[in-house]
Amino acid sequence: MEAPGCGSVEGTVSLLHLKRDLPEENGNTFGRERTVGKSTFVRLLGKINQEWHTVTEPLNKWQSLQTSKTKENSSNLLQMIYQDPSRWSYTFQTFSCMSRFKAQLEPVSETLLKAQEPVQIFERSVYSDRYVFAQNLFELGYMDEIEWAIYQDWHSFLVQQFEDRVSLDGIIYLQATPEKCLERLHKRARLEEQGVQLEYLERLHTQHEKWLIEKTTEVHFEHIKDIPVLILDINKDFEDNTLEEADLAKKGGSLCEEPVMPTVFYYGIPT
Ligand SMILES: Nc1ncnc2c1ncn2[C@@H]1O[C@H](COP(=O)(O)OP(=O)(O)O)[C@@H](O)[C@H]1O
Ligand SMILES: Nc1nc2c(ncn2[C@H]2C[C@H](O)[C@@H](COP(=O)(O)O)O2)c(=O)[nH]1
Repeated sequence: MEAPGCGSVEGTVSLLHLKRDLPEENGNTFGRERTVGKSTFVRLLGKINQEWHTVTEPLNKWQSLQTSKTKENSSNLLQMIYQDPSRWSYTFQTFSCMSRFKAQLEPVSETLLKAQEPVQIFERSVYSDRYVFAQNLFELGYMDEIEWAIYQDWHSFLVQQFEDRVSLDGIIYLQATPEKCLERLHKRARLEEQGVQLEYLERLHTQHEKWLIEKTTEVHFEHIKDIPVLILDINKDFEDNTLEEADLAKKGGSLCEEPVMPTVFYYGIPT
């Protein structure tokens, strides 16, 4: 059976990855990234086709990392990286990326395999871990040359080893200005993110643009170099606007259904 796949959405901008033509036993897969409304958007996609399977980011594991068998001994790695990025960036990226590998390598459920159009949507992926977040932390000086070299070494090794299982069919890039992302970040009021500054979101925005639009980021894997990218402008608030909601969901849904995806869809331009 041919299986579809999805991607991820992110902060200043959102991003969805989409994967098709998975091995018969795997189904299709998507992913999504950043703080711009990924969860909200994926909920919309879910309304179009309830069979599509979304894999959310394991945020709770980052917020409550078990350091021993007892619950009292857990650490909030998300808080630690925001409070002391020089100390914790390499550790965080190791843990976040391993959790993304595990999520992308997870066998597809029986229910999804029985679906007429199996689609998996991932919130972010092993690629945005490297080409957006880790790259950014290195450029900010929070990972030194040695840490960055080690991260890239094991990342390339793992992607090459599991290429068929971590490749994606497409990316949905949910684009919003850094200002809009900051506004939504304040709206959701996560304690760990209270100190996040606009400048940090601007940098993440730039990393997305360089990778997905300008294509100036050096990408190390042939299978994602020409991956189709659907760009959706999600600056408009649609929580109280059902027309806008329906339009966005339709555009996102069409990517999951398209038998042969065009190279790039352009629906919105950034800031
Ligand atoms: N298009 C939108 N219009 C209005 N509010 C939105 C929109 N998208 C997200 N939000 C709000 O912004 C906050 C963060 O959205 P969320 O979907 O949780 O982001 P993410 O999953 O990217 O981190 C939530 O309070 C959500 O209700
Ligand atoms: N340093 C990193 N931070 C990351 C990474 N992936 C996600 N995040 C942060 C961003 C948010 O504060 C939080 C959850 O993301 P949302 O999508 O809900 O905004 O985690 C990463 O790889 N590195």
